[in-house]
Amino acid sequence: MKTIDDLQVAGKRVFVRADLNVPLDGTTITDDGRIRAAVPTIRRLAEAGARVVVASHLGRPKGAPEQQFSLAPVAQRLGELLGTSVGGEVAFATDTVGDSAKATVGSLADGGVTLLENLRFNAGETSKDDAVRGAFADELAQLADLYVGDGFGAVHRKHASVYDLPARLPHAAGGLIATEVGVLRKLTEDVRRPYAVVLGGAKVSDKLGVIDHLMTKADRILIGGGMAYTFLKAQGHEVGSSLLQEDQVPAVRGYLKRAKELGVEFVLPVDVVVAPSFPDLKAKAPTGPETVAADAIPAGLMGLDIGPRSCELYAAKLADAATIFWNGPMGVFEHPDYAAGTRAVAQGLLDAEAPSGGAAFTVVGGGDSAAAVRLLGFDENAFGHISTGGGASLEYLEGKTLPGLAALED
Ligand SMILES: Nc1ncnc2c1ncn2[C@@H]1O[C@H](COP(=O)(O)OP(=O)(O)O)[C@@H](O)[C@H]1O
Ligand SMILES: O=C(OP(=O)(O)O)[C@H](O)COP(=O)(O)O
Repeated sequence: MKTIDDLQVAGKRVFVRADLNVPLDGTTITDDGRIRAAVPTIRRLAEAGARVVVASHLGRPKGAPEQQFSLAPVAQRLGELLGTSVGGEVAFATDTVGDSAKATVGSLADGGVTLLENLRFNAGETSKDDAVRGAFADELAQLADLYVGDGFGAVHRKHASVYDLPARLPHAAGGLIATEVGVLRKLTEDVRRPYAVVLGGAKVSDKLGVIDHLMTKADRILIGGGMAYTFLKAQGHEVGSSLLQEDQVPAVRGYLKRAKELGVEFVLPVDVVVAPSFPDLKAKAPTGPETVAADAIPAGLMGLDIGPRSCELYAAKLADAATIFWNGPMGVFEHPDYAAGTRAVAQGLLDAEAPSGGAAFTVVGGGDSAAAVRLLGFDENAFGHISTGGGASLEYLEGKTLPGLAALED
C-alpha cells in the first residue's frame, strides 16, 4: 500500500475519505474522537500544499438529504481542530457532487480544506448495484486528482467512496488506516491468553456473523448490549420487547453448541435492567428502571443494560485476561440509568491483569464504544488502543478482505 509520502500532493486536489460519523445530540457533537483521529492526515496534506476535499458519511440516511444527518456541525469542529493550518475554517459544501461541491472545491487555494455534505445523501454511495455505485464514483472522481483512504471505520463497506473511487484515481492510505491496521494485526497473530472478546451494541445483524470466527480465536466471549437478547432467546428465554434478531436465533443456537465443542466460554447476562420503552436520550430524565433475572424478562419490557450481578460476573471474567478486544456498549449508555454495564466493562478492561503478570493488552473498537469510554470519564490513554472502527475492526480480525483496504493496494 502506498502512503501519503508516495504522492506529490502540492497544488493537487486530494480527496480524503474519512469516517467522521460522530454521535450528535441535535447539532451538538457529543464526542469528537473520530474528527480528532482524522486531523493528522488532513493537516499533513494541507501543510504540504494540497487542496484537501474531505468526505464522509454520518448515520444511515436512505440515499436522500435528511437535515439531522448533515455534516455541517462537523465542518465547524474540523476547522477548530485544524486551527491555524486552515485559518480556523473548513469550507462546507452543502451537497456532495452538485453545484456547491464543485464551487467549493473549485475555489480552494493550496493548503485549503473543504468538507462535502454526507456521502449517503446520494443513493449511489451505498448501492449494491456496481454500475450505480460506479456512476456516483465517476462524479466524485471529477472533484479530485488524488485519493487518500483514511476512514478506517468504514473500510468494511463496499461503498462508492470507499471501494470504487480509489480505482479511478492514484491513491494511498492515510496515517489513521496505517496505525489501526498496525495495532489490529497484533490481534491476528499470536495473542497472549486468556483472550477475551466483549461484544455488545445495537448493530446486531451486522456483527453476529463474526462470532463464528471469533470462536476459533478467543477463549471467552462476553455478550451484552442489544446483542444479548438474541442469545437469551436462543437459550429458550423470552426477551419482552428487547432488541431481537429473530432470524438469527437458529444460527446463534449453533454458535452456543459449537462453543461447547471448542471449549470456548460464552458469558451471557444473568440479570438485565428493563423499562417499558426506549429512554428519551435528550431529556435524560430518570426512567425508574427495574432489574430482572435474564431468564425472566416480563412481556412488554425492554432490556436496556446488563444488571449489577452481570457487571460483577463480567468484571470477574475479564480480571485474569491477558488480551481483551471490546466492541459495542453493554447498554444504552447515553442515558445515565443504563450506563452501569458499559462502565463496569470499561473498568474491567483497565483492571485486567494477565496470569503471567502485567496489565492486559486492551483494544476498544467502535464509534459508540470509544465515545462511551470518554463520555463516562475514563482516560482514553489508559487503554492499549482505541480503534475508530467497530464493525471494521471485527471484520479485520475475522481475516476478511476489507473492500476499503483492498482498494488501496497497488
Ligand atoms: N440493550 C440495548 N438495546 C438497544 N440499544 C442498545 C442496547 N445496548 C446498547 N445499545 C446501543 O448500541 C449503540 C452502539 O452500538 P454499535 O453502533 O453497534 O457500537 P459501536 O459504534 O461501538 O460499534 C449505542 O448507541 C447504545 O445505546
Ligand atoms: O460507526 C461506524 O461503525 P461502528 O458502529 O461499527 O463503529 C462506521 O461509521 C460505519 O457506519 P455504518 O455501520 O453505518 O456503515
